[in-house]
Amino acid sequence: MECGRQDEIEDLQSLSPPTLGSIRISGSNGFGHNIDFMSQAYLRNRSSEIDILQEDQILSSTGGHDRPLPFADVEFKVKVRGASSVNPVKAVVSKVASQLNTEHDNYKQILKGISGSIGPGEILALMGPSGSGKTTLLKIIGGRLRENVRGNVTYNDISYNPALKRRIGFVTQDDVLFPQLTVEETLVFAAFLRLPSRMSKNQKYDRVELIIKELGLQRCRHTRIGGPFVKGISGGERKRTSIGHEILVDPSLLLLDEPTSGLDSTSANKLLQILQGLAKAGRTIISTIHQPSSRMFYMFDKVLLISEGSPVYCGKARESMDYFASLRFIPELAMNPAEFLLDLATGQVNDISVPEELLASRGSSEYEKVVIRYLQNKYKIELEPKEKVENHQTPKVSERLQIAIQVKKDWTLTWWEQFRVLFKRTFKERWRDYFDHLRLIQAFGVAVLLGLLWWKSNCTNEAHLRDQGAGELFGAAVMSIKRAGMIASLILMLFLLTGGYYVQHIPVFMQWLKYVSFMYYGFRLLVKVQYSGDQLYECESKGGCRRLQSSPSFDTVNLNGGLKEVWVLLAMALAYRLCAYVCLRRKINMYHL
Ligand SMILES: Nc1ncnc2c1ncn2[C@@H]1O[C@H](COP(=O)(O)OP(=O)(O)OP(=O)(O)O)[C@@H](O)[C@H]1O
Repeated sequence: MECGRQDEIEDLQSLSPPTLGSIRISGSNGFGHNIDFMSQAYLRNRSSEIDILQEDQILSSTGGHDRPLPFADVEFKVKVRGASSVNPVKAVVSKVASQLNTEHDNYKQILKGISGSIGPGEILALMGPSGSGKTTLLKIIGGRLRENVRGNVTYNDISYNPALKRRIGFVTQDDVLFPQLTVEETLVFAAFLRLPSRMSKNQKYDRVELIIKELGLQRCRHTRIGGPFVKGISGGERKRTSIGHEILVDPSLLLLDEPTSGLDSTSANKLLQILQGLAKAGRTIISTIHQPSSRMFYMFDKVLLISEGSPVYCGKARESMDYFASLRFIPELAMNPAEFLLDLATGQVNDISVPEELLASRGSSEYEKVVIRYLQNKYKIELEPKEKVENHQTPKVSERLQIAIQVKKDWTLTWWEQFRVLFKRTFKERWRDYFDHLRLIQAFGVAVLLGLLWWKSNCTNEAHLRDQGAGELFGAAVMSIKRAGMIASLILMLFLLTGGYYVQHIPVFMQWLKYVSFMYYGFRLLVKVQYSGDQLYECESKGGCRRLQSSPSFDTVNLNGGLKEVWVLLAMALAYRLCAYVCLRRKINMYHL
């Protein structure tokens, strides 16, 4: 793939002339977003955009307009292990009870009935203190969390199903990008993987170009993403690249988990402006956010404030202060509205005047809890009924549109095409990683060390022969570092023990292990490379020289040949990767990813 070639990308731009006044935006969304409400300026901005999926035509013919995305009474609980009792008898009883799956099972309620809605073209901010359940709600809305979830989330009157997956973009808190690829390469590879095969190569490059411009990534397009050990783009640019990765396929619903965390206020502000632009194109955007500045706070259309898993406010951001003022919660100092809302959600109302009903419990240890309960109850009385009525009043979506949205599209690329793109991407990434100068120095160091261990290896007597395995052992130890983790280290230990160095005569019931152990074959190959069966040793002894093959050290290894081991190791490299692939596929099917 010719990624990273700026000149080619720029040339390609001229191939798709702007279509001023185009009505639909790249229309891949299944929520059928229209752009009637888009400003002419924005239209001009996106004039070179390409229609991604023909399904839009079906959607437009149904007169499909986007509907608000309502979620009602969302609850989520997780099973928790009961606190271990000091009384051992009680502990055993509770353990047995939980194993029998009786009502003794403990559940922790994370979300306790959250309702709300968000319309196309709007940005909803999920706010609340740490641990209040923002990310959990975001995952539920994005269909990423479905077990132990109650309540309804509907997308154009349809519950979540895997067909909707491609219409939802999810930008996670920790960006999942390849450190060795540049910004442009990241987007180009994503475009080639995720955009439909009927789009030409040029159109895909064109789309990447558009995203780069839209997200202001021109300056860093040729810079590597970077990571802990690789210098790369800034935090804001990284976030924008992640967003670009998601909006390549033009999802109607874009979910972001803490997109501004770790950014300075200017970068955070810029990011929000970009999100506003994306929303104006008809997308629905939901984002969790910790503590936005006042300016950023008012850039959100709606706010859902969560405290201990329950909502305390849901409505327009601009009306939030008035709502709390109507409850007689008024800041005594000039305060950032976001800070004010977070203080309320944590029950810390030191600089806030409170309603008279709460004055009596002021100073008590339970005061914060009392404030939170009060706000939660007020929400139930004042806001929840209105929210539910609004949700019910949303006009129903036509049946044709519902069917069009639910049609599960096949993968846009064939298996082979996907393999080719992934292979190129991995090759590029690995190549740069392995040829990084630090890596080269490390590999050179290890090679020298191993070489020294085996250098001028002496095989004049039996005792010397036993020592030669140290080099192999060292290599094995280095290999296992990356494969850290409990199961991995257990398996490696078994492979090491059955590999032939420590134990030559393995018990019969464990003997099969050596046939799946790459260490077993690796060790044999190294021994064969180092020694020859016809080599002589102990020539000074009474009986005269003996062939190395006759040594008890090599009674389980035939020192001649070695091709078999090479083939087996190659087959293993392939088979283990194949197994990993099968496992991943099973996981994807299991979790309907
Ligand atoms: N699978 C789980 N098992 C146990 N507890 C969980 C699980 N998922 C979430 N929680 C708990 O639910 C609560 C809410 O978590 P969540 O990540 O949604 O919070 P948050 O509001 O996004 O926090 P932050 O702002 O710190 O990211 C936390 O107390 C968390 O420990």
